[in-house]
Amino acid sequence: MIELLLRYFPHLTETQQQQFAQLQALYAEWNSKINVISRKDIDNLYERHVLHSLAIAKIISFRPGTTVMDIGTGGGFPGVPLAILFPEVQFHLIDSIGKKIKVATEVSTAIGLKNITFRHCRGQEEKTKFDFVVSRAVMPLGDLVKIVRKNISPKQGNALPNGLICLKGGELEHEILPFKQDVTVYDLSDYFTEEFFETKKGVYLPLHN
Ligand SMILES: C[S@@+](CC[C@H](N)C(=O)[O-])C[C@H]1O[C@@H](n2cnc3c(N)ncnc32)[C@H](O)[C@@H]1O
Repeated sequence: MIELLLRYFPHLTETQQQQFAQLQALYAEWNSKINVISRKDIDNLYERHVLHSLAIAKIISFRPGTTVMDIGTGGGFPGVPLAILFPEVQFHLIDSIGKKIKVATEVSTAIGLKNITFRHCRGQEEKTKFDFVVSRAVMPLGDLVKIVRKNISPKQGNALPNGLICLKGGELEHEILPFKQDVTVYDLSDYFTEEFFETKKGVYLPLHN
């Protein structure tokens, strides 16, 4: 299924291809012990979890040296696929459920990722600043903004101003209404042709303290 990733990210190095290829067996094994993705989805890992996570890379290509926090990463999405794709970017993955962050940690150690740290905590407790915060399917945008505004660094270094990038599905209109002046919504079907992405969106909101 690495072919699927190569279709959309044709410049993956040998190392990246090997790291992505190892994810199937690792997640199958860990998911049988600790449920981090729905059991029926394990066969669709590359489309529904890995490629979905990498949609963030279609929105922004993080510059080397950028720092990114993934809040509510669960088993490591979108943080683990992004850390493979951007080896010169530093990722920090947090989740309030310890056994989920254990899966993310074990998978990332097994594939030899060096640009990633983990913390078992709630977003409210994490005080470190980052250039960007990313998340998939964690909480409504308004709640997320309240928690992560404190985590956004004022020092800019990317093509987009620092802020929050979330992966979301379904009806968003209500959720983004309070941020409509600043928010950008990306249709993931503009990047990926698989049916799964028809209703999927990326939401970018620049944030400052
Ligand atoms: C639906 S899961 C999504 C997991 C992962 N992002 C994914 O897409 O597979 C939501 C995750 O957010 C975590 N979470 C919810 N509220 C949180 C908070 N305040 N701080 C940190 N993690 C939180 C939960 O523990 C859970 O693992």
